[in-house]
Amino acid sequence: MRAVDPRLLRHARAARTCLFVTVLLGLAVTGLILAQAALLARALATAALGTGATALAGTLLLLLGVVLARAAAAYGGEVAALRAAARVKSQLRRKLIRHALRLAPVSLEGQRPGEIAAQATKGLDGLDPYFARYLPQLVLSVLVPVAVVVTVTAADWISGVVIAATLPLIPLFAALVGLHTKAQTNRQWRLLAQLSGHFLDVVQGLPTLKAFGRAKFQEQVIARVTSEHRSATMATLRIAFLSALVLELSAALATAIVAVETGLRLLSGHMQYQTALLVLLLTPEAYLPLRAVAAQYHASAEGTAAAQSIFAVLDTPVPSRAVRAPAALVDRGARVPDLRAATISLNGVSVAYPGRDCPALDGLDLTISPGELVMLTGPSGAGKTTVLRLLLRFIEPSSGTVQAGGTDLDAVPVEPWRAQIAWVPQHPSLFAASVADNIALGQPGASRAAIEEAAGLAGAASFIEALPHGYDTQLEEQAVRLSAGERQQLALARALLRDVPLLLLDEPTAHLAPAAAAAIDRAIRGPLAGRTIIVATHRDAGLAGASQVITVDGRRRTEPASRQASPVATAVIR
Ligand SMILES: Nc1ncnc2c1ncn2[C@@H]1O[C@H](COP(=O)(O)OP(=O)(O)OP(=O)(O)O)[C@@H](O)[C@H]1O
Repeated sequence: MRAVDPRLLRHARAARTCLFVTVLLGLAVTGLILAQAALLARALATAALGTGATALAGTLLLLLGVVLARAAAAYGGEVAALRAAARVKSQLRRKLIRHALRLAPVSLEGQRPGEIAAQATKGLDGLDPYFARYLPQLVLSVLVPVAVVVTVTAADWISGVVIAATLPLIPLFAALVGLHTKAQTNRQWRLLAQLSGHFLDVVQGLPTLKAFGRAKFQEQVIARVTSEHRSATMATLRIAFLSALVLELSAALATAIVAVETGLRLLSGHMQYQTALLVLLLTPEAYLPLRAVAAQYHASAEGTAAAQSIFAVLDTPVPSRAVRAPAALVDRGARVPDLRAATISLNGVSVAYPGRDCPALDGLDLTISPGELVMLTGPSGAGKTTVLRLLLRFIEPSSGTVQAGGTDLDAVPVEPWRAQIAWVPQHPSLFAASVADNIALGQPGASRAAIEEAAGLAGAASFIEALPHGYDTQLEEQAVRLSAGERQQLALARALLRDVPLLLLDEPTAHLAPAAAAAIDRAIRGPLAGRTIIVATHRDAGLAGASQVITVDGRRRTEPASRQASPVATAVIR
């Protein structure tokens, strides 16, 4: 990463303010350093001439003021930088989530959730030292040496030349060490991210690993990655210590040269005492920020490496051809078709997922009138979920069109379209919140009575009431302690509560006992009748009351679909 990655300024506006404040403070601190040295030199030189304390009082008071101002600038600068860092981290996290949402669910499938979580949390926290220490030092390392060289040259050109000639050695050595550090820190960060991913996998898959007797093997994998991470960290630390040593030595040597030549000229009477003092006080200040910036570079390298991985996600383009996430489309201001009255039609729709030779859907034609109950059946991988994803507008057709009320969905804004849909996915997500809040996810502010009614319809009421705090029971992440069927019933209740015209149910009864599944079927035909419902299911037996049973098989070309109004229409969709 460059000293200030332009992507940081582009992705996090707070970083610009921080940079501006840092430069301002840098200028102030540079001025104070020069003033402090000048006042100290004057005070010492005056005192050496035997001047009384009262005559020195003014200079000493000024000096005290400068020292206090320097301390205040350092304190204020760090506080402001830490605040800015917190804002930058929050902006980057929000941007990461927003972008991940735009990429999801298709383009993010290659990313490991553990790695993204590590980047967005611990990784970004590494930006604190970057903003609070590295950036201010970087600014000082440009301003102070220049100011010192100019001031010293004005006072004594020989010392000015010595400092100007030796100063470049520090950044030169730092750059040489830095070249090596960069690769090392990137490796260290990559290993840490890998480690987080492995941990997440292992923790999530513990029962499976135990059942298949692979827990020990995973322990070994984690031990190996941990050990690689340890040696990468040690290698980075070794470089950090080595670089500190090299820089300290060069700075000490350069200061010693100035001290010797100044001392000799002072002894031979070719230099004034006050000038010599000024030169001697200012010389170390020229090297100090350069040494400090090199040290801070190591401290902040982890944060910048994490930021780079986040930029990699942020710079992943939203897929544009085969599978486009429509949230990225420009809202062209089209009217949003009212799904209570609009007919949905898929006209010759094909979907090809990236990296797949075979299309998931190939020339699908389908018409769904408002209030219909449509059943999509077919073998695993036939493309049933893909049809639902199209309607949810997580993906776009590679060819063909999806329309509602004659309007191409391409031209319809995504959010109001989705506001008319409730969805039960195959693997519903439940969140670490109360049961009631999980059910009310799609209908915020729903009354407790409405929540209980939806739970009753989904067949979830009895198990919820048996929980320790009923509807107020707090679920843990993904509600891991609930059975698969209970999780599914909660997701169903969530969808049923949402008062919308289109319900998309993906294997809604897959984990349910026959009696519970029959209750769902009854709800679909009873209280939900009137809404348009599309159910993707493996079940061969047609859902009683379904107006269309569509057998989807994206991989097989068959005769075009046929559809009858009543009784149940059965079609094989290619
Ligand atoms: N994000 C993706 N990237 C690549 N291929 C995908 C992706 N999602 C689905 N597929 C592929 O598309 C095909 C259709 O998948 P889909 O999930 O729609 O099938 P399905 O009929 O719902 O299957 P099941 O009944 O097992 O849920 C499958 O071959 C699947 O592997």
